Amino acid sequence: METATVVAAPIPVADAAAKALEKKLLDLELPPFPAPAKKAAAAAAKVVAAAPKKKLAGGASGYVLEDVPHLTDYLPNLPSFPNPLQNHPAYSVVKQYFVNADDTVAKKIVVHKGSARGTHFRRAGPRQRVFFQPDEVSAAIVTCGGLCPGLNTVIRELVCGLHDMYGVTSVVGIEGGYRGFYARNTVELTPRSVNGIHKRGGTVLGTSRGGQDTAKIVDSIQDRGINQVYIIGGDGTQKGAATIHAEVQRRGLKCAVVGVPKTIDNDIAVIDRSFGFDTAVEEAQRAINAAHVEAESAENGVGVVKLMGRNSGFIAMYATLASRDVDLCLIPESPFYLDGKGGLLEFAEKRLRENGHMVIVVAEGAGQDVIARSMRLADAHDASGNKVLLDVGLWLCAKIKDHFKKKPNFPITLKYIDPTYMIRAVPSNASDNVYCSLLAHSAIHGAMAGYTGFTVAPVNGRHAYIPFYRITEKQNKVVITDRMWARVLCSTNQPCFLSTEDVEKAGQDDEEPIVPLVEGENSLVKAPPLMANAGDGAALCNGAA
Ligand SMILES: Nc1ncnc2c1ncn2[C@@H]1O[C@H](COP(=O)(O)OP(=O)(O)O)[C@@H](O)[C@H]1O
Ligand SMILES: O=P(O)(O)OC[C@H]1O[C@](O)(COP(=O)(O)O)[C@@H](O)[C@@H]1O
Ligand SMILES: [Mg+2]
Repeated sequence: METATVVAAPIPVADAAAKALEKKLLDLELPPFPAPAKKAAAAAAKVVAAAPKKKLAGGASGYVLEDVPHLTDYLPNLPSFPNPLQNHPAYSVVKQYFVNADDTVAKKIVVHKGSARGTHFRRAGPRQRVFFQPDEVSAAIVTCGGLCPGLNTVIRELVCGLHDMYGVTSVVGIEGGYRGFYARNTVELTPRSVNGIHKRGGTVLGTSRGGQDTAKIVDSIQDRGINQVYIIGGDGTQKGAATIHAEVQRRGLKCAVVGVPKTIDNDIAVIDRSFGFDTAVEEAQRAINAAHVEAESAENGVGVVKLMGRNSGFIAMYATLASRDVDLCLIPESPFYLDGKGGLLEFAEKRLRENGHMVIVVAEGAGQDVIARSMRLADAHDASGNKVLLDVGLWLCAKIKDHFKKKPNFPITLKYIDPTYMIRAVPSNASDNVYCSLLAHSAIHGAMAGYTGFTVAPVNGRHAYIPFYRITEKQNKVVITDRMWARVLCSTNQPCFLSTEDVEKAGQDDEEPIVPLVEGENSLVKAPPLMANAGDGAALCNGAA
């Protein structure tokens, strides 16, 4: 197995942050870096029955590798073989096709002269030695959770990549999500059977929520002799994959468990963006365009578009920025209110008086607290445990109509467009297709090289193997105290609705330390308020790009 090593940085870093990190590593009693083989083997012998531990290794200048498990962690005597890719005519001409054993990818790309080198992940890609022979591999693919453009492209490329790059011919599909492992027969997948599926939306394997029974799933994996499992799904799915991996390891099975992150909401932490997101934003433009045309053509026309985004408003945010026709963008991360000074209804009236029309984009998870309060409804949950959302689109339309009904001299025409399922049921666009294909290849290389218990994804533009716990510990959300949200507020010129307390609360989740800016030079605090009516938090919303 590869041992990660650190190339010592030529930076004489000894600042507080680096020291703190180094102390943290010492406190954790990590193995020296690189870990000596005999210590690793001894540790591996013990791990068989235990739950997988975090694999952290430290290096110079505050460097930390958050490594992923490897089959040899608990099966130390596994044989390895030369990677068959070295004889592949397509790849043999590439100068350095195999990734360097020591390559890692930095989690944080913006650094300062004295900052610690920080967290790194193992770089994805083909290794010189593999731990599976082609005719030994029995792979399974499953898709779980909601639909997302690109699912079929990933399935296709997993099948074709295994076949074309490594000569693997035994690949099955698990139908209908996690429960398909124990409730359904498998379906054989061949390059011929998956040919052309990338041009279709949805997933040819079917998907579901709920039904994650780890013991039954691993029984099925064991009974069927599956030794590579590719699990495509969102945050819930990756949590399920982590428990499957833990059980596989506990039973000492030679089976690589690989997560491929799927989320139309882009709510998976650490990774750059998820596949299908680009397609969804593009598709959302069509709905926003329609809303704009309708609104512009009527007297005091209001177009309301509801977009997906359960807890994270990325689709709404990017669709708004891309469109430039949007007057108001509402996302789950940013609370809003309807009535009174600085409220949504006052803003709508003002915008209609100025422009004669307006477009509102609302993410489905926005304003859930306000709606629940006004309707006094109890929480409901779906089969996976996700909160069932109240329909913010219909609610908002009703509130706007009610408000203007009370103003007989101010008639409005409101059109509501709900393209939620349309934006996720379409096939992936060209850029997502390329993304999905490369992602599938990285997943295959990792499994063939014996890595397991990881999610594969781009981090700062490079594919990396990320341990499950990193992906599942928190959701990716729009940081409303960050520049990107400020850009939206600046482009729509909408009120930010936030009180000082809201901003402080939002800032608590920030990963980046706030560096005070020089007042008078680049300070934004002194800038004039963005909106005359923006209430309490107005001055805090001036962080334009
Ligand atoms: N905390 C969890 N632990 C184990 N399995 C989970 C967990 N949360 C969700 N799952 C399972 O993962 C699958 C998909 O989850 P879901 O939340 O519906 O979609 P997504 O993975 O896209 O977020 C379901 O089968 C669900 O039972
Ligand atoms: O109707 P369904 O299938 O529950 O899907 C709705 C949900 O699916 C999503 O697209 C995201 O689902 P996932 O977590 O499965 O990726 C949300 O935006 C939305 O709330
Ligand atoms: Mg989810």
